[in-house]
Amino acid sequence: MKILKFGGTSVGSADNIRRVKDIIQNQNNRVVIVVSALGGITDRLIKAATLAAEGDGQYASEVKQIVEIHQDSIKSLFSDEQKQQEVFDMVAPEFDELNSITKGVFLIRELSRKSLESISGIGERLSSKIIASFLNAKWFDSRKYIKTYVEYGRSQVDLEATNKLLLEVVPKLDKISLFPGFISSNKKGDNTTLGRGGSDYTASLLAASFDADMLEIWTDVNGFMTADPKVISRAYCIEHLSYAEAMELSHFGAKVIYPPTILPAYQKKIPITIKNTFNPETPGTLIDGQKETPKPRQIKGISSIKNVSLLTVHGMGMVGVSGISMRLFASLAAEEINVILISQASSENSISIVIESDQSEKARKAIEKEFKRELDDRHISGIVIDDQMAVVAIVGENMKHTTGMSGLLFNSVGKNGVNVYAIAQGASELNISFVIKERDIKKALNVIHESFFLSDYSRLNLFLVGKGTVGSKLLNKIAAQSEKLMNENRLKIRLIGLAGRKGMLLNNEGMDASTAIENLEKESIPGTVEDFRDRIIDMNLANSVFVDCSASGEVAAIYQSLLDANVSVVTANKIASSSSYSTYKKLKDTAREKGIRFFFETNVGAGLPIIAPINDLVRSGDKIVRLEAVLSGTLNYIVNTLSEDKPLSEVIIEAKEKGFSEPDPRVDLSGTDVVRKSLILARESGYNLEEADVQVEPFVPQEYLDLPSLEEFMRKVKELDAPFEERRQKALKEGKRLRYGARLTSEGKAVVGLMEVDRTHPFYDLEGSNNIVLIWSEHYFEHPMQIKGYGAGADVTAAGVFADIIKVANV
Ligand SMILES: NC(=O)C1=CN([C@@H]2O[C@H](COP(=O)(O)OP(=O)(O)OC[C@H]3O[C@@H](n4cnc5c(N)ncnc54)[C@H](O)[C@@H]3O)[C@@H](O)[C@H]2O)C=CC1
Ligand SMILES: N[C@@H](CC=O)C(=O)O
Repeated sequence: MKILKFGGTSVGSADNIRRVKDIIQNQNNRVVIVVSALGGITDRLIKAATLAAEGDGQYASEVKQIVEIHQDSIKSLFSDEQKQQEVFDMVAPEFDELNSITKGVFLIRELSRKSLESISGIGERLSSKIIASFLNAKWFDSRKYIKTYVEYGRSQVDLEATNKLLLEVVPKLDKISLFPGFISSNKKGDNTTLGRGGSDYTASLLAASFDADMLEIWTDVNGFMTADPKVISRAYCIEHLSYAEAMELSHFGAKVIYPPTILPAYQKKIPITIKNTFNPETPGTLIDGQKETPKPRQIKGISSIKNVSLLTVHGMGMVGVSGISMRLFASLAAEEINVILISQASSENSISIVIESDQSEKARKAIEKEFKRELDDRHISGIVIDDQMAVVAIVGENMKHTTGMSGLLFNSVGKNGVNVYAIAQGASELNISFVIKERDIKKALNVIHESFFLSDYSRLNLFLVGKGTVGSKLLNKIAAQSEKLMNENRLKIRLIGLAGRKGMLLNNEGMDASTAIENLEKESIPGTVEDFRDRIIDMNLANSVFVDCSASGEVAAIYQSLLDANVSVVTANKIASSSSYSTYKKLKDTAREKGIRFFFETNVGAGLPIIAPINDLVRSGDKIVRLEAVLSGTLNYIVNTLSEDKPLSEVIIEAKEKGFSEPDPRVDLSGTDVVRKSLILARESGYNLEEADVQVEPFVPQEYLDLPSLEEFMRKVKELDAPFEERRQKALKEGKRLRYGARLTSEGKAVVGLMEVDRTHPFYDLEGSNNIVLIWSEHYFEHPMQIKGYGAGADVTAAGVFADIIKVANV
């Protein structure tokens, strides 16, 4: 025999009830059906009762609508008029009772527990009669068999009496029998109910007493999901759970099954299957006591509860005093306050509990009353309530004796800046629960889900500033490479935000990188770069990466607050890392302490790997003693391209057009760009260098750089065409070439300027816009390590930025 329970949505309309009929007709064995009220009816009944008690005449129209909903269902399900009338007559007593009790409540303006239980159970009485007629099932009144008593203000099932009465029903069961869920009665025969969701419990009680082979809970989801699918779009259905796992998951917010349902089925070893009425072919979730082969994942699901408060009682006077916990929990129980989680440090200095938020003030008062003396004597120093909190729990029987579970859990949430306020883990190791701020719930669920279930791919959420030469190329690369990265590296890169000077575009679900610039121009939200930062922090997405492809100091100024908020930073912009040493150090330290990334490989040599090898040398214990380099793609291009026919003023424009120079080429021509790069190289090599430690000779004389505008500079710079050609010719005659070089010495000083090198020098053959870096260290002392190649250009730089982004994901 099978017990099938159909919830409110499954019987929410005539069409849905027809689906139920199809499901029943496909059953081979005897079935016992349990139904909830038609979808939404119980809430409406409670609303009608409450309005009546408040003396609001609207209750009558609520009742009228409830009656009409059922009348419409009857009309829609039964085409035969005579049959229709028969069913109307059958439910008439329920309609009469509903009218008379609500009227009584309205007249005396009082809603007793007894009246409320009677009214709220009418929905199941109505639905069960209608559906039993439609299915030609034998109808049983659950109130006769399921008996309750009151304990701690709640109805409890009298299991012994219920089982005895239900056993007497067994011989009377038909091929198809039907019971209303949720309703019961007490010893005196008064109507009672089993609590919201109680229809599942009815079904489980029947399954246990009838010794059913299977209990099927038919609902509107495919089964237990690995996490709330409204939060985690990639959550998937769990095929198998043990009874204990199902109990834990349903307790912690997965509203698939009413938690008390599991116990009767578990005690009789009756398997439970969760099935979807709207997708009956899917296997659903099987809950039973069988061992799984092959060995399942350690974690089966993640669940969460919102709208809770964390209440902490603390004080030195609690240490070593017995009976404190007993008094605390007794005072809460007396006020019918349900404690969701308990955490106490072994120092006994504080006890933290989680309760529903709407009970927090009641809890405070109860505790203040119970511990008045201790509070007056300052043995208890305070009761602190943190509102807007959430509890997240990971559940799985195979966590037992598996090391590293909490490590992985707290590492993944911690790296994403989610603060954990309290932790609870039972010795059964079935569940690790922890308390966080409610606003962090989405982020926490995402990172945990990714860490435990979907390690088959990682996800990065990108926020890009700058859509110029480098930024636009980067977007092209993201668009072109996304599919490959997903297939080959299991990395999904989602562009969530793009900002330009005038505004920003944001999309929580990610946007198409190939059309993002176009869309930004069409539909940007106005805002500054600080507004963009605030939106990023507010969105609070896991694995967020801020990418800076601007050349702006304003943008560099927001890195610290982003890193503080656990957002990794990847930047082509050199301003932050070449500003004061303390700024640079703080940014690096923050990233390290928070376990996130601050990458800026393209700051020196564009796409060339220079910073990473230097980091490797330093980390492996080597000491860098000297650096010599050509670090400007623009200036190297200029000195290599200058000729009789190509004067300086023309080549400057060419370098800009080719994407080598800074947005303002004077940053290159002044030597500033090389100074910035030298500072970064020196700092990464272990030297605490400030800008004042760099001696710089600008590429063009200072008086030209001091001109008030770029236009004026470009006009005047023509005056330098002849002197530069002269200098080039002179060097050529001596068998030399011009190079703009940088040198760092072991004394921690740097020199940047124009030099002439002969053919024996490693800089001599440096072509086009190439860069070269020579590194002398304790290990590379005779022959320096040499890194050489394209040192500027949009493509190589965008590729370098992209490589840094991928490195953030650690794939
Ligand atoms: N071109 C190259 O070879 C290399 C460039 N870089 C760096 O890449 C960065 C970008 O260079 P390009 O793409 O050539 O510059 P670009 O001028 O073409 O693009 C910069 C973009 O940033 C935007 N922007 C500037 N200030 C902004 C602000 N406050 N808020 C929002 N957006 C802002 C601009 O509107 C522009 O779209 C620079 O920092 C440069 O030093 C680094 C290595 C090599
Ligand atoms: N303007 C820079 C570009 C890279 O940082 C250069 O010319 O090298």
